[in-house]
Amino acid sequence: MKYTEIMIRYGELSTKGKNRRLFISQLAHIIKKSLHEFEEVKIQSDRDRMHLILNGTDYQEVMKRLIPIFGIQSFSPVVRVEKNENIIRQTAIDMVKDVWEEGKTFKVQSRRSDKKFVWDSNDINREVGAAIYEGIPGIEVKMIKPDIRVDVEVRQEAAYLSCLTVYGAAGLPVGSSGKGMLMLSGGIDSPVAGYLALKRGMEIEAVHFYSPPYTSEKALQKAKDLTVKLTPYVGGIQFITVPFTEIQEEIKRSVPSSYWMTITRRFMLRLTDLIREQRHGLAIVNGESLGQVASQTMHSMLAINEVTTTPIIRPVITMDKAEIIEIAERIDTFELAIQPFEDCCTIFAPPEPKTKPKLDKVLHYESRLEVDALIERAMAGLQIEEIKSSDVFLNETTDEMDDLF
Ligand SMILES: Nc1ncnc2c1ncn2[C@@H]1O[C@H](COP(=O)(O)OP(=O)(O)OP(=O)(O)O)[C@@H](O)[C@H]1O
Repeated sequence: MKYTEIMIRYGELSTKGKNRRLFISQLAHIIKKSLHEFEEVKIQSDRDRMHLILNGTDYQEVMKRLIPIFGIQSFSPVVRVEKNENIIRQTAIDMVKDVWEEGKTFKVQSRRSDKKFVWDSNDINREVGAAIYEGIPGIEVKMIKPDIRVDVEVRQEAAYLSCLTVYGAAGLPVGSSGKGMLMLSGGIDSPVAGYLALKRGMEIEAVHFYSPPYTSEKALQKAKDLTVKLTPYVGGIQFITVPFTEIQEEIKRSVPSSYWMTITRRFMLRLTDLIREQRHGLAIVNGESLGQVASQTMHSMLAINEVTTTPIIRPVITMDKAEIIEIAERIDTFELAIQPFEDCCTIFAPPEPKTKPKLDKVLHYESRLEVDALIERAMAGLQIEEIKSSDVFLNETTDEMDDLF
């Protein structure tokens, strides 16, 4: 079938009152970015719908790109034809033939905004329905819950027909809720947290703490590959690598092991907050889940959180591990996340971390460290790169290594 456009129905946008125009233009911006190779496709948006005029581009390729985009409730490939009864009839038959299989039922549902058109909406239903019934032997009509619903809309400029509706990713367009810094480890939880933040319209930048030579290049590549998995929702993501070796060594040297974890996390949070400030973010996102490990008890969170008043968004805080894994599998980050490359926290994990750290002790131990100087040096070593959907990190090096041997 030669579809001429794709019609997009907005998700929650419809209820957002005066922000609506902003949300629609953000959605158009994201769609444009994600379709950048399809130069012929033109975007037209109005209050209720968005139209992607295909100008000959393959509709299936375009539809694949729309599936992960947040802010879309559903979309349909549509054919625009002249307002001629025979052309409308024939187009409807061809379109249904394309998707019909033995046993599938149909119904026609129409709207007519051009009141001068020869058929009113009842006529359209009857005439087009009869044409399909006669044109496709064996097809049955079903008024309630048909398998195929043929939508016919007759407007001033043309008639539009469609018979396929694909559900979109829902949520809000990325960027419409501002920007947050995602603390991204190489684990299961933080990529899921990032995905959920994106779903509610937050643009994210990934911040990763890295402690060479204790953590390998592969741990860093794994974090970057996890970031690649989040790009279909947004396009490119800025990935910020923070050198963390000196801070971890200093903590290990000067602080009793039961407080390593709390103080390490406080440094991570301070640094992420400074990066956020520099890069005009509004919040921090992490993958903490209540009670999962020592750093994720309420007592620990209180002691760690004390370094900032910036909102910390914890999208998976109340989820069980199985629930987080279910999302990780759906967004295809799980297999990668369970690859066994050591993270900086695993390497410096104390034998018995405090689950109820005391703030006065934390402050006392921290006073043994040159906090400001350590932070300043880490900030001076930040590396920032854009991660794109076509990037591959782990496999690429593995292949290069294979070539060497
Ligand atoms: N190396 C790191 N770089 C950036 N953020 C980190 C790093 N390590 C931990 N974090 C942040 O702290 C959160 C808690 O980390 P922790 O390792 O305690 O728990 P986790 O539940 O295993 O998380 P994850 O599965 O995301 O690694 C992570 O979800 C992440 O947001």
